[in-house]
Amino acid sequence: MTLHKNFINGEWVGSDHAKDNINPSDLSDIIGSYTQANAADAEAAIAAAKAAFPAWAATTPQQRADILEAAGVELLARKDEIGKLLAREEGKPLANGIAETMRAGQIFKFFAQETLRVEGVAIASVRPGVDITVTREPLGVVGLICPWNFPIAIPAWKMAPALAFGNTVVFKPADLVPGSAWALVEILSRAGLPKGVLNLVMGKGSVVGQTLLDSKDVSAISFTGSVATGARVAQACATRGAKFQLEMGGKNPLIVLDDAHLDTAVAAAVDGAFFQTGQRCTASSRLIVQSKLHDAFIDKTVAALKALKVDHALKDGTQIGPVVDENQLAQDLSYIDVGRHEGAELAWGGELLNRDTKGHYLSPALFVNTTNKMRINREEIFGPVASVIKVESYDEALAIANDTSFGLSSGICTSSLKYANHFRKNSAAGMVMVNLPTAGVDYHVPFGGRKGSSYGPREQGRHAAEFYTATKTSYINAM
Ligand SMILES: NC(=O)C1=CN([C@@H]2O[C@H](COP(=O)(O)OP(=O)(O)OC[C@H]3O[C@@H](n4cnc5c(N)ncnc54)[C@H](OP(=O)(O)O)[C@@H]3O)[C@@H](O)[C@H]2O)C=CC1
Ligand SMILES: O=C(O)CCC(=O)C(=O)O
Repeated sequence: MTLHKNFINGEWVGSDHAKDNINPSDLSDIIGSYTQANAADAEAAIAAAKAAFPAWAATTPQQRADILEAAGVELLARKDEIGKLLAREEGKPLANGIAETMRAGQIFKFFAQETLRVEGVAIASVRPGVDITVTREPLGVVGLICPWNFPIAIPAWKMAPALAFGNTVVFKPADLVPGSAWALVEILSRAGLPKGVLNLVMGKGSVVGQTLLDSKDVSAISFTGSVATGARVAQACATRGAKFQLEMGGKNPLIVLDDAHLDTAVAAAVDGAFFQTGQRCTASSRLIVQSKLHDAFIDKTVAALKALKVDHALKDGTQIGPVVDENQLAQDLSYIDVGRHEGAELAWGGELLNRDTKGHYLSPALFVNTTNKMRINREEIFGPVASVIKVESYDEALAIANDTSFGLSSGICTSSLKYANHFRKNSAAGMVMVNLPTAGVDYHVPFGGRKGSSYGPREQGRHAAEFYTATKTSYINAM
C-alpha cells in the first residue's frame, strides 16, 4: 500500500511510522497508509514556515490569487473523486462528500479574490501635521488544528484566508481523516506555492498539535474541535501571547411554534439533527416544540426517521452514513443510556444496525418527554441523537433556547414575522436560522458563535481577515 507522507519545506517526507486510514462504513476497507509525524517533524515544519514567511508576505496579491484560484479550480474539477475519498474516510454520504469538496473549491476561489481587496484607512489625526493610516499585515506562521467532521471544508476555510493574507501555514488535520487533508495539500503543492509556505503534519494531536501550541515561532492558532481541547489551546496560546481562535461545540436549539408549517419544521429538524450522522457542531440537538403542534410534530418526525436509509456512505440512496469511529459510537451510546436513566423516553432509534458491511451503524435516536436540565440537553453528544422539549409559549421556548452554555447556531420554525424577527434579535447565538435547519451554512459569510461555542474573531467570508491579519496604526509627521 502506498505510504502517504507529510509535506514539509516543499518535500514529501515521512518515516515508516504510519497509520491505516479505515473506512467507518466498512471496517475491512483500508483506504491508505499515512505517515505519523513526531514532534521533530512538527518543529521542522514550523522552521520551514518561519523561513518562508518574509518572501511569501512580500508576494503580490495577484501571485497569491493565482495560486488560490488554481487550487479552487482543481478541487471543483475533481469533486467526484475527492468527494468519494472524503465519504470513504469519514462516512458522510457520497453526495455530501462531493458537496463539501465543492464548498472547499468555492472557498479557495473566494479568497483568491479577497487577496485583491485588503483595504486600509487614512484618517485625520487630532494633531496638526500628522497623518494616520490603519493597515493590515500578515501574522507570520499560523497553525491550523482541524477536526474530522468536515475533513476538507474546515481545512479550506482556515488555509485559504491564512495564505491569502500572506501567512505561512502548518496544517495538522484530525488523525481520523488524513486522506482528504493529504489530497488538499497535494493540490496546493502543485499550484505554485514556494517551498515552506504550506506544510502538512499528520499525526496525533497530543504530539503534533501540542508542538504547534507550544512553539514560540507559531504566531497564531486556528482551532476547531472539542471544548476540552479548545481550553488547552486557549491556555497554551494565552501563556505565550499567541493569537488564537476557537470553534467548539454546540447544543443548538430549533424552536417549532404552533403556527409553523409542519412539513417544513419536520424537514428542518430531521436534516439539522440527524443528517451527517448528527456530527456537526451546528446540529439541532434540542427540538423545542410548542404544545399544540407537539404530538403531530413527533409523529411526523418519527415517521421520517423510520424512512431514512442508514447505510454505507457510498451506497446509492444512503441518507445517513455510519458514526465516524468506535470512540464516537461509544460516546453516542453512553448518552443514549444517560437519557434513559434521566427519564427521557426514546420515541425512535438508538439501536446498533447490521448492514452488508461491518461499520459503526446507529439508527437516529429521538428522545421525547425531556427537560432542559437533563444532561442530554446540556452536553454536546455529536451523534445522531436529539431531544424534544415541550413548551407552552414562545417566551418559554426562547428562554429554554438561550439556557445553555453554548451559542453557536439556533433556529425557529414559524409563520409569524413578529416571532421570527424577535428571535433573530434575542437568540443568544452567533447564527440564526428561520424556517431552516440550524446546520448547513454558506461559505462567504461569517461563521461562529457565542459563549462556550467560540472564541475570537469569526471564520469565513470577509470577516476572516480579522483573525489572519494584524492591524497596524501608523502616525506620520510629514515635515
Ligand atoms: N466543533 C466541532 O466541529 C467538533 C467538535 N468535536 C467534539 O469533540 C469530541 C471529540 O472529538 P475529537 O476529534 O477527539 O476532538 P478533539 O478536540 O480532540 O480534536 C480536534 C483536533 O484537535 C487535535 N488535538 C487533540 N489534542 C490536542 C492537543 N493536546 N493539542 C493540540 N491539538 C490537539 C486533534 O488531533 P487528533 O485528531 O490527532 O486527536 C484534532 O486535530 C466530539 O465528540 C465532539 O463533541 C469534534 C470534532 C469537531
Ligand atoms: O453546518 C455547517 O455547514 C458547518 C458545520 C461545521 O462547521 C461543524 O460542524 O464543524
